[in-house]
Amino acid sequence: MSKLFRAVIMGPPGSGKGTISERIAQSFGLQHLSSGDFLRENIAANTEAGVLAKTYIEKRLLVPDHVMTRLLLPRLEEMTRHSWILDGFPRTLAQAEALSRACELDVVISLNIPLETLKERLRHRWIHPASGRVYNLCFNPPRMQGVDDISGEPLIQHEDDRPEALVARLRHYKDVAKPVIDLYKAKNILHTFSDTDTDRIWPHISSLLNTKIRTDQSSAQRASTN
Ligand SMILES: Nc1nc2c(ncn2[C@@H]2O[C@H](COP(=O)(O)OP(=O)(O)O)[C@@H](O)[C@H]2O)c(=O)[nH]1
Ligand SMILES: Nc1ccn([C@@H]2O[C@H](COP(=O)(O)OP(=O)(O)O)[C@@H](O)[C@H]2O)c(=O)n1
Repeated sequence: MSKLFRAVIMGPPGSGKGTISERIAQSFGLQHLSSGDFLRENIAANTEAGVLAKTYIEKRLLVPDHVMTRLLLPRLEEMTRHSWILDGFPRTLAQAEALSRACELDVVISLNIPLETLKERLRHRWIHPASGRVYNLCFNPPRMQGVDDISGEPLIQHEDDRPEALVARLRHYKDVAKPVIDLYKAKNILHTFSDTDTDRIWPHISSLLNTKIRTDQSSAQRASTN
């Protein structure tokens, strides 16, 4: 059996985590787990953790570490037989430490995108809340303006995506993410990509994963034949 592959993608809001995770899921067969989508599913289903998480998200706060880890780690345990990419978790050092105790990561992708680009993207971001599908009026517009391609339901914009809210969110991201990035740098698994366009970053991520996944699989095969 080939070795399972574990990846995390980090970056500020609007940096393309969801967009790139979907491409990785399609090209490399990894399961994409978005902590934001998973939180929204729990809120919609009124689970205990969902009800608790909602009180923080409504106040635009980060959900506390113990709630996030209690929610996410069991979900990851259900995926022990799959390769996955995790998007939006860990956000804090405590979450990263809890994740390290649960599994070993192969690659961490960190997206470094200029502020002006983030502002522009989020201004044009439209979301289908039920599925988490994300559109952008310039980059990947829906076939019909304001309407989800698959369900035909209306698209919405997040309050938080307003340019006024972004600077504070970005500052907060940088403060909280810095120790997480330092941890992964020290473990030698951090790969940072800086550009204004997902299409220019993608070939680099794709070739990184091609190398990593192929190398891991051939060493796992060698181990199983020895
Ligand atoms: N113009 C433009 N928009 C992009 C690009 N990459 C992603 N987007 C859009 O930017 C927004 C933010 O991307 P998303 O993947 O949701 O970022 P996340 O918040 O990090 O998960 C979405 O509306 C995407 O469709 C790009 O290269 N150019
Ligand atoms: N690890 C996480 C992930 C999401 N969240 C919360 O869930 C919200 C939505 O997450 P998201 O990943 O879809 O959104 P962004 O803030 O990245 O745009 C965040 O704004 C946080 O309030 C959190 O507290 N901790």
